[in-house]
Amino acid sequence: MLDWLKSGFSPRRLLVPRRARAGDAKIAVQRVGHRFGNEVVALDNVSIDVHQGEFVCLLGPSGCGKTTLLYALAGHIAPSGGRITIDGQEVSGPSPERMLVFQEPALFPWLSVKQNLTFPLRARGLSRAEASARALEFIHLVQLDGFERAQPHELSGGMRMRVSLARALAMDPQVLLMDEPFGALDAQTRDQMHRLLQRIWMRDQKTVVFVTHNVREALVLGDRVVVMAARPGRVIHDLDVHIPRPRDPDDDALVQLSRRIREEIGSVEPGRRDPPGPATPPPEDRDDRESLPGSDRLPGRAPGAVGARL
Ligand SMILES: Nc1ncnc2c1ncn2[C@@H]1O[C@H](COP(=O)(O)OP(=O)(O)OP(=O)(O)O)[C@@H](O)[C@H]1O
Repeated sequence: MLDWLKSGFSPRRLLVPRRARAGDAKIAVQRVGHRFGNEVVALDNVSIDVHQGEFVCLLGPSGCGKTTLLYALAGHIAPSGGRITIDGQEVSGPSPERMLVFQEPALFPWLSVKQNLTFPLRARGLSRAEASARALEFIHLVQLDGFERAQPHELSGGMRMRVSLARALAMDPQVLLMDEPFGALDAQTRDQMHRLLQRIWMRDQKTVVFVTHNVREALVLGDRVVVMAARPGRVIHDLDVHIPRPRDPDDDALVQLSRRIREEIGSVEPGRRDPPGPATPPPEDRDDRESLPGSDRLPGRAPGAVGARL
């Protein structure tokens, strides 16, 4: 337990230990473990319930198994142990009901913005007119009106991410799985994406599982923050966030909470790295002070790249 939640720290009621919810969970992760080969225990006995419409942030340092868990939810990884169900059905492979959004928006470079949205909609059986109308609706939702005919290379990183988000949302998945989607964006664009995603989530109340190692991002977006630790990857805290929405990342209480979480988790995190080698200065617009210790995710780094250093 985070001790200061029980102490006199004033914003403590904004972050409370998870209270059990009535009703069946939409996503039930039950005692899930996963090994890569004989050496790496990526997940150890992880159990989490996610209810319909919850926005859950999986927060933890690099290598704690966030991405492994997300891919298991997506059905891209079959866990070595335990069980994952969605609406009571065991996850046994990928499904269009579970859309993954990555840090690098995987857009078709030869298609326009609108075609990037209509292509998968047509593949799902929508008529040309239906796909077109739906694409335009979601392009509007992510505020890209006027860019329908633009190609991905003509867009900024933030705009490409908005296309990727629109494409995922247009498919109307039951669950949105997001793997550090804003990790490669500059701070200002990331704040814009946070506002946009909050607005969309407040409108649609999709069930979202969002992976991040950025504490402030987790507090800005999450209804709930599940904190994980590494070696082996496991859940160490499950917290409900009661900060009213829309949330301001510069809100005093949020900033204080963020600092307290970083301090506390930094002091207990057994996966914390030994002193790093020569540091590569982060780009000025990335505030790495918001991240947990050991979080050295770089844009585009593939999951698993940490293993070699364990
Ligand atoms: N394909 C793989 N083969 C071997 N080991 C892997 C593989 N993928 C992940 N791992 C290892 O499993 C552990 C968990 O990795 P994972 O990518 O899930 O962590 P993470 O918390 O998402 O980290 P990051 O924030 O850096 O992406 C790490 O030790 C990682 O090196």
